[in-house]
Amino acid sequence: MELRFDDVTVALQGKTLVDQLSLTAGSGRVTGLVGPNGSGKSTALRCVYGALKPHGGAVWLEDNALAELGNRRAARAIAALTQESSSEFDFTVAELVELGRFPHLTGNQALTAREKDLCRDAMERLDVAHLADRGVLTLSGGERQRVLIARALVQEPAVLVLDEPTNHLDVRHQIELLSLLRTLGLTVLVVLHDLNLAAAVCDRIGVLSNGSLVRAGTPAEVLTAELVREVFGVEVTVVDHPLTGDPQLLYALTSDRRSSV
Ligand SMILES: Nc1ncnc2c1ncn2[C@@H]1O[C@H](COP(=O)(O)OP(=O)(O)OP(=O)(O)O)[C@@H](O)[C@H]1O
Repeated sequence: MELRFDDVTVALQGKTLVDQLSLTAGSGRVTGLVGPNGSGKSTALRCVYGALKPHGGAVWLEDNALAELGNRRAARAIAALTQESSSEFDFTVAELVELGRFPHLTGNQALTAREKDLCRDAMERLDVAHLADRGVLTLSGGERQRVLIARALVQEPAVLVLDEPTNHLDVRHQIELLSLLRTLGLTVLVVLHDLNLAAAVCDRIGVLSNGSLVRAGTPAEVLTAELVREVFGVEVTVVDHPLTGDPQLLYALTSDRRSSV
């Protein structure tokens, strides 16, 4: 399913946080949202998973404006891993993952055998099956993050939005997670700070600055030295990855100790 921001504006306390954003996350594609701190990335995502209503414009899921879809249909179609996603209750990992089925259940309906298999598969894919009986409050940050992604997958959404999903993950789990995102066949909208990971995983990238979209396109079209200088204020050298051809950014520290000794 295609997800589309159509002229979306969010203003809070007299400040425009997202300004006339128009951006499409193609069906079955991975679309990245990058930009400096405070540029409006999380605010834009909040309009997708229903935590915020745009003050202007609309978010569309195919031909349906999200605002008119109804909470239940939206909750079935869209799964979110957000900066607020967590659990204050000490569910076990297996219980928390099973909660991903909640939008599909009516009343106290028990999970079917298929749904239990789905939960087991998701835990295995995210490398948390061995933690099934652990309390989620006892997990490390990276383990908890992977459990929350498993919970999002068992929801069987059409659209998956993720805000900084690689936070807390070691490099192996970062690569595994982003590789997984590419195989799901879902419409994925992901906020990433690491521009090299964004270049590797995204089909298209939108760049936000001060709430406005400054460029959208393929990683090669977007991640140029000029854009990174203009938007992030950082000098980079852009090279092609020798194996994949993806653009990769090489950074140098502004004061390199080694050159001054
Ligand atoms: N409820 C709110 N009321 C007022 N200002 C807010 C509110 N929520 C966010 N902001 C401000 O809106 C701006 C955009 O915030 P947002 O969290 O969307 O940025 P971001 O690009 O996701 O940043 P980061 O990379 O730091 O996570 C920031 O200046 C933030 O302080």
